[in-house]
Amino acid sequence: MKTLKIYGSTGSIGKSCLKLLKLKREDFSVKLLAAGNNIDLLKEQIVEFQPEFATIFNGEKAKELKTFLENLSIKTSFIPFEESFSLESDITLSAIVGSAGLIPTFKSIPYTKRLALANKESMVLAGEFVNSECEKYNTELIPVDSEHNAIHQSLRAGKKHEVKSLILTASGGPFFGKGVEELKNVTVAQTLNHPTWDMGQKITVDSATLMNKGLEVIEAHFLFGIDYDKINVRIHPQSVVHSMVEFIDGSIICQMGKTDMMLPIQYALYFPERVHTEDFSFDFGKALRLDFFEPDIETFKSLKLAYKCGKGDIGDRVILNSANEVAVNYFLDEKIKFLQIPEFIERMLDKIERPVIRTIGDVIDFNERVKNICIEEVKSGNF
Ligand SMILES: NC(=O)C1=CN([C@@H]2O[C@H](COP(=O)(O)OP(=O)(O)OC[C@H]3O[C@@H](n4cnc5c(N)ncnc54)[C@H](OP(=O)(O)O)[C@@H]3O)[C@@H](O)[C@H]2O)C=CC1
Ligand SMILES: CC(=O)[C@@H](O)[C@H](O)COP(=O)(O)O
Ligand SMILES: [Mn+2]
Repeated sequence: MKTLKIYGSTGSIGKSCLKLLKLKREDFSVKLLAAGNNIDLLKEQIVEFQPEFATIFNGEKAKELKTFLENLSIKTSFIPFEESFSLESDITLSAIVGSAGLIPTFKSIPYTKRLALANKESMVLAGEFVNSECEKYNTELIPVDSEHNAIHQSLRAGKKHEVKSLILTASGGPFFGKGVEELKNVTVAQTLNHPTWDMGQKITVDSATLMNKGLEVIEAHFLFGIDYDKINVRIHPQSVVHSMVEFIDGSIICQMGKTDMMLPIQYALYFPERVHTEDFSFDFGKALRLDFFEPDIETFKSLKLAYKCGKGDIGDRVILNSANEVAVNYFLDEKIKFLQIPEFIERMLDKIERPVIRTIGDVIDFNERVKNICIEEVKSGNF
């Protein structure tokens, strides 16, 4: 039985992971459940999964959780959020959304044998530091993000020096094929209507702007050590092929399957074994088309910006990621429009000076500063 810590247990990925654990209860013992704000759901999860420890980021709710656990006749103990990083485990699932995931991800690395990584923003902000920390502590990094998980699986068919390119597939989101005029007044509800995946709000907006694919290009660069010029994106509206590896002999190996995140989570938890937990068979009964198109990076500028920042310095990546995070929140609050998201990121990339970044602490400090500058920019009415 392996021990598992879950950061972001109350989110879309966290819930899929817990659903998976229920299928084979004997395989994992839950060491930690960690949430952000949703204490009601966390309490339900605690009662059902009886983890050794539980925590919540929100300070007020942490007090409530502590009292709740003291009065509960199960073994779960409260642990302050920051102290939970040094709890030892076989596997840590990093599934907090956004840059808030960086500290728990990074600080858990010395204490876990495997990092199952869904929080792509950690790699965008600090891929080089996450990699060197994993190397230092001999921690295995297995991607959960479906494209990177597909590439991890496909790479088992060859060696790194035999790779010609990586092909990341993108659904295209709800606005695939639309032009600037049609995008000007799209609503939040239309943007959250993802055609193929059911996910949290932030990543769903990122899918619609193609920033999700931009963040994934950077994530792929750091996870697999492949140059940006060899990482391509193809719009694949069916979301059946989850990504591909092109080898130097001309062969292309891909991974296909249902659009259900339980599958890549299962792979990341059980690797290198493959197990049967429930019937995830793909339905070949229906007619199957597989289309692949070039992305329109002039209309969906975020993808173009991400390649540029990926090829730039770490400071560029921090601004890209955090300006996007702030802009997405303002879009969800209907304070800015859809097309203003990439405009805002571009403006912040022009405006904010990059400091010298040498340590993970420098990344964390700069990230906080960028967020504050971005929030001020919107509040000041300049945008
Ligand atoms: N959803 C998906 O299918 C996929 C997601 N990913 C990546 O996985 C990550 C999670 O995405 P998703 O599950 O969709 O996101 P959700 O919005 O559904 O869930 C986010 C989780 O993060 C927690 N959280 C938010 N802020 C904080 C904070 N400051 N401190 C601690 N916890 C916090 C939330 O807690 P609470 O709800 O309690 O406030 C929640 O548990 C993202 O990086 C995303 O890009 C990658 C591939 C697919
Ligand atoms: C499931 C997953 O990994 C998401 O990142 C998904 O790929 C998002 O869909 P898009 O392909 O539309 O960005
Ligand atoms: Mn993905």
